[in-house]
This record gives sequence, C-alpha cells and structure tokens, in this order.
Amino acid sequence: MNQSKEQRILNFVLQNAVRGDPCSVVDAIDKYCSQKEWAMNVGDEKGKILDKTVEEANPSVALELGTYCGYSAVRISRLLKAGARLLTVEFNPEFAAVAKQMIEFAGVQDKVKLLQGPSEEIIPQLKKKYEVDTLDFVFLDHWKDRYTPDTKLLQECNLLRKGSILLADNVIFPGAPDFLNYVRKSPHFQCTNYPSHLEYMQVEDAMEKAVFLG
Ligand SMILES: Cc1ncnc2c1ncn2[C@@H]1O[C@H](/C=C/CNC(=O)c2cc(-c3ccc(F)cc3)cc(O)c2O)C[C@H]1O
Ligand SMILES: [Mg+2]
Repeated sequence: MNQSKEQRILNFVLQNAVRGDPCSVVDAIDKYCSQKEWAMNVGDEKGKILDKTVEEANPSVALELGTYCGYSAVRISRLLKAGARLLTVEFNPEFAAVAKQMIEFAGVQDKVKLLQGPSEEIIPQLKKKYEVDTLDFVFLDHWKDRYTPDTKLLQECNLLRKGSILLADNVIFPGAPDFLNYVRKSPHFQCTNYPSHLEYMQVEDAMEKAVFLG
C-alpha cells in the first residue's frame, strides 16, 4: 500500500537529518514541506514565536494538543531544561506512530510523553494518571473548534495556575474566532497577538498568547 505524506516526511528526516540532533530534524521537515509537500507543521516563522514563548515560560511541565508529525514536540522539547517534560496529545494512530519515530530519532524521547487519544478524554486524566499538578505552558494546534472547549476544560480541571501561558496557532488561518473571543473577553486571561504567516506560504496568520491570571 502506498505511503502517506506523513510517512514520506518521516523518511526524508531519517535520510537527511542527524540522529539525536533535534534542530536538524526541525530543519529537515521544514525543507521537505517547503520544497516537496506542504504539511500543517507550525513551521519556522511561527516556530520562532513558539520558541520565544517557550523560553519565556521556561516550563517544568508543558502540554501540546495536536502532535501530528511531532515537529513542534521536537521544537518545544529541544528548549526544555533538565528534568522538564512535554506531554503531547494525538488521537490519530497513524500520525502518533510517525510522531513517535520522529521524537525518538531527534533524541528527545526522555523529555516527551506522547499520549494517544482525544484531548477531551486525556485532559481530565492529567492530574491523577499523568501526575501533573499544574501546566506551565500549553500549545494549542489541534482542530480549531476544540481550542475553546479544551481551554475551558483545562480551567475546570484546575490545570492552570497564575502565570500559565497558553499559545494558540492559526488564530487567523484557518482561524479560531470563538477562541479569540473567549480568551480576549475573559477576565482570567491577558492576551497578546503575534501576526505571522501560514507555514510555508505567504498567507497571513497569527498566534495568540493567553496568560492565565488565576
Ligand atoms: C481533539 C483532538 N485530540 C487529539 N488530537 C487531535 C484532536 N484534534 C485534532 N487532533 C490531531 O491534531 C492534528 C490536527 C491539527 C489541526 N490543524 C489544522 O487543521 C491546521 C490546518 C492548517 C491549514 C492551513 C491552510 C490550509 F489551506 C489548510 C490547512 C494549518 C495549520 O497550522 C493547522 O494546524 C492532527 C489530529 O489528528
Ligand atoms: Mg497549526
């Protein structure tokens, strides 16, 4: 049976990146997806905004919703301090299998825990099953209509603390209008918008940072 695009991306990384070097994995994915086949990785331009926000948060525990091929899991985990960890959630088994191999090839498997399943099921399990107290950083990059319900769920499950940083991809394209509305109107969040461009394209996009105020 012929390969999926995600498997072709992984194969390009295995043949062109350096095992144990997360930067080379990120660069190889960007090279393939800008020159060969477009894919919905956050990309390098928005990736630099992600990097800055992760460095600002300097998280001990980070959560990512929507692993896909593992591009942002590798990108985030390469910046984590010793002992810090990233929990990343992916419900598509094919994508999870590709991401697992991507994470292992990059050599960040000790920092990253890939949780397979829907976020609405996994988020309520984080405290008891995954020994999370509160989350220092959350990257939202899954289905755009899930950003708002999952942000509310994170609050309901007491997973956010004063200063927890949420960063959402694609708030312009494909767009997450209800999420922008929710966090910008809520007295519990301090929001900042970062204009950018859609990965590998000249289309306007943006990321939104929402800091939880408690
Ligand atoms: C609820 C839930 N739980 C766990 N995993 C979940 C989940 N919802 C999606 N996922 C997983 O995340 C991934 C989905 C991400 C959704 N991202 C997108 O739909 C997305 C789409 C585009 C885009 C832009 C221009 C175009 F012309 C077309 C598409 C760009 C992006 O950066 C994106 O993140 C894969 C999926 O299995
Ligand atoms: Mg995205």
